[in-house]
Amino acid sequence: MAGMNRDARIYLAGHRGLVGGAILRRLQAEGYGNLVTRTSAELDLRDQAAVKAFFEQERPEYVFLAAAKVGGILANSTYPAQFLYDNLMIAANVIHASHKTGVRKLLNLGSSCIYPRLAPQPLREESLLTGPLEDTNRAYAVAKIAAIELCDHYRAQYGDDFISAMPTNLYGPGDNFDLQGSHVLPALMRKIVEAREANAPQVEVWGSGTPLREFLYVDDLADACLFLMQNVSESGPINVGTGKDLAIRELAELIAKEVGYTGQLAFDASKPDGTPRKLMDISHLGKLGWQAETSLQIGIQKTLDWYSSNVSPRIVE
Ligand SMILES: NC(=O)C1=CN([C@@H]2O[C@H](COP(=O)(O)OP(=O)(O)OC[C@H]3O[C@@H](n4cnc5c(N)ncnc54)[C@H](OP(=O)(O)O)[C@@H]3O)[C@@H](O)[C@H]2O)C=CC1
Ligand SMILES: C[C@H]1O[C@H](OP(=O)(O)OP(=O)(O)OC[C@H]2O[C@@H](n3cnc4c(=O)[nH]c(N)nc43)[C@H](O)[C@@H]2O)[C@@H](O)[C@@H](O)C1=O
Repeated sequence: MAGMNRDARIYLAGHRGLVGGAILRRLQAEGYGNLVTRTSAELDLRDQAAVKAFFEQERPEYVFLAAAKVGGILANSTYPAQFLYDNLMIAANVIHASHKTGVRKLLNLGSSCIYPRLAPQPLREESLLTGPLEDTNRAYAVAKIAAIELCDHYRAQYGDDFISAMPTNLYGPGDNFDLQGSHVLPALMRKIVEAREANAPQVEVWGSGTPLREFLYVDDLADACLFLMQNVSESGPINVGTGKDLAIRELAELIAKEVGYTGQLAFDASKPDGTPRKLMDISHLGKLGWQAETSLQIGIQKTLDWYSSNVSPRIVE
């Protein structure tokens, strides 16, 4: 693994999040014992001086950048200034401090929303910066594009081995189940479980139900992150997904089936649909040698098991 042996000093930023939690489980399971973590209360990554001091003191050799201001369509469109500022600052501070302290390799996490709203489907890496972005998450996407550019220019100018993975929509154990702030899959899972328990006749689904989305189980993403850290050194975004998508209505029906809920779906047209489709072209990562393993049905079952047995799942507004 490009030098990342079991003793390597690894900083995992965002270890309490959906993605960071999955990477942490995986690193621990594989015997990586020299891990550095901080909560946002211990180290606010928007604070340049604090980030500089942390890197100078801890001297990580490898960095997984999974800390970010993250949310679903409503949070993104309600708090665009925070999504832009926080994510610009986090990325600039962590990437620059990594450069200054000689980090050997950094993996930056972006998102499929970086691609133009009307780019050809499936979305190829080459479509970056070829057209206007989707309005509901433009601020977040601009910050994520800036982070890719930082990695690429630090590679070009300084020779830093900084790479960028672009996952599709994620879900799994450790997700945020807040009904306003979360993404669609955890939100629908919680609403449908609660509707079954209350014998409610219907469940509210935002928008028209027609937008298409692709979902990757977060443990598969963690596997991809380790694969990329171990095997890949190149500039530009690297798509990570399953290559399959489905309509939001179909997703709601699938969750209802797994939950055992037989009520109606009520579509709320006052809520935004967002981008009509964002299916990833995953051929580049496939050629490099990685593919996802967990089907959506199995992933939903695992997430449902976790959610049902977790007394207080994470709720972040
Ligand atoms: N969820 C998804 O569907 C997708 C996520 N991604 C990307 O994956 C990455 C991780 O996302 P995800 O795990 O879902 O997000 P989460 O919201 O689950 O976790 C993000 C983590 O970032 C940390 N964090 C946030 N702000 C700060 C800050 N100012 N200083 C330090 N730490 C901070 C939080 O730490 P703490 O808990 O200590 O407050 C939190 O645990 C992001 O870059 C995101 O763009 C990409 C595609 C889809
Ligand atoms: C990962 C990705 O995630 C976001 O983009 P998004 O895919 O549009 O986000 P979403 O998961 O919130 O919604 C997907 C679809 O689902 C519909 N929908 C139905 N019912 C609920 C519902 O109850 N909650 C939510 N959140 N959505 C619902 C909703 O109306 C939309 O049509 C950005 O943060 C973006 O920046 C980003 O990176």
